[in-house]
Amino acid sequence: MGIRENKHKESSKKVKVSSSNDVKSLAEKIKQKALENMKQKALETDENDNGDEKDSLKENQETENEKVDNEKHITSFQDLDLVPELQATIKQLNFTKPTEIQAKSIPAALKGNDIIGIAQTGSGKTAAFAIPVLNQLWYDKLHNYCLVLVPTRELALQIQKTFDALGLEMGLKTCCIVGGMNMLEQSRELMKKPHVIIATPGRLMDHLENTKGFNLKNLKFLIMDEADRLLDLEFGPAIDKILKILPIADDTNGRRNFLFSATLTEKLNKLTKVALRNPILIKCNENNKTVETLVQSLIVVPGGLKNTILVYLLSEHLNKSVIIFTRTKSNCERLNVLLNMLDFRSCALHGDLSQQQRNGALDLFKANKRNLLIATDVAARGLDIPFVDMVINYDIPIDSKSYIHRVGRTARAGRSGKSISLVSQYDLELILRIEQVLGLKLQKDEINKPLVLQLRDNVERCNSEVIMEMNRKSKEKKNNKKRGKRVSRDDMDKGEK
Ligand SMILES: Nc1ncnc2c1ncn2[C@@H]1O[C@H](COP(=O)(O)OP(=O)(O)OP(=O)(O)O)[C@@H](O)[C@H]1O
Repeated sequence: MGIRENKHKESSKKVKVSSSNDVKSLAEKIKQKALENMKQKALETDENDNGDEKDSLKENQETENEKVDNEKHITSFQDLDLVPELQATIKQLNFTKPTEIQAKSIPAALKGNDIIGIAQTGSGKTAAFAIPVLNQLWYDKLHNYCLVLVPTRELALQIQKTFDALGLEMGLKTCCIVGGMNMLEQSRELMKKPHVIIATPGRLMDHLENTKGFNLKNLKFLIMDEADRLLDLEFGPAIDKILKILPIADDTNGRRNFLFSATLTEKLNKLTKVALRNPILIKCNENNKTVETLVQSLIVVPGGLKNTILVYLLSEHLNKSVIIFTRTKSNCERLNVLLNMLDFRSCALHGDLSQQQRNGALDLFKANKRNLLIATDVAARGLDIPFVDMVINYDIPIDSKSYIHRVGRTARAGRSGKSISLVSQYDLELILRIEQVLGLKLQKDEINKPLVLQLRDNVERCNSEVIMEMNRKSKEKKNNKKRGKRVSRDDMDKGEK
């Protein structure tokens, strides 16, 4: 019996709970305590990533960036020494000119350098790492040649599509190795000797340990997209095991490494485990900054009006394509049921759904069969859905990085976009922190109070019905669990509450 259970026993002895009101207030206290702990952790993370650590890569950045900047500035993909098959697919994708991160990082990568790339959300980082890999693959023609590690399943599937599109004229074989999908089918795909493997760490580890004949001895490129997220604690054990198995990155023709993100820390202590070789740090904007085409605002939400204000906002932006982020899976599920009850076209995306349900929700949203996607942070990073008009933070994220990635789902590739954050009395400290990291003040939107008050009774009545229905379902689920339903390591998405 662990210490945690004894502590639990002590606390239940101390607090004598006599009435249902006491239960409610105790539950509220526990929730607030958990939120405070998460905020504290987020503040430490922010401080650590934005502190001035002496051994950061800054020195390297000035020299290398100067070197990169002094290069003849690439203004067209024709300026790059790429094989014709790649030039052809770049043209088919209507990539008329390289984005800034591509113009700076591709020449450096073609020269054989390791790359640390920091650029805003929606700025083309995927093609920035895929193009140099595919160009070199054309000459090397090896299987299990490139491994792309990403933190979420949906991002892995999306990056596979980008590689497939760019590699169309090269006979490229890719394989996506993520949790929640059939292990046996994936083993069969791996036996077909793909050139590029896109994977989430947990499931990749499962295959490295259990799939006969699968290894990464040939690996020439390791890519970590959303690298700062992959280097977070939750992924630590799997990432460490994978890095130990990979061929070492030595100065001969060893493994090359590309790390990309919009919020990448430059702290050596986090990056050294990747064994980068004199990486070139390419920063296309100050770290942790959002794009200029994004209009960001907040609404201060009086107690008990958050659901109503959300409904009011969605009514004001009817038929707009909107992603609504929640902090927890239960809020995600509850809002989805509530909004459908109020005749909105929404779907939910979170880690408790099967991978099939998650892919289905994303497909419905991408096909605009649902114009509202309600999601936890499993959808915060990397997802590239070109026409998202607006992002709403129903719950404020507990750290500024999550905020940057969430609002980065709109205003992509130079398009404009809008984000609105619903700020309750508990969130003021978080919002101040986010404004400090962004270096800007979020404008405050006013609401039509009489209209909101008109909506409130109906919204809250529906919400109570939804909560009762969800409580019934969760009791059912608990009974299922008692009958032995096991959740495996890769069934859970990291960082979801
Ligand atoms: N050179 C280009 N010209 C036009 N569009 C491009 C170019 N490069 C990429 N794109 C498009 O820009 C969009 C965003 O690209 P991508 O998803 O790679 O951005 P990102 O920087 O990885 O974003 P995030 O930080 O959110 O992961 C995609 O739709 C992609 O097809």
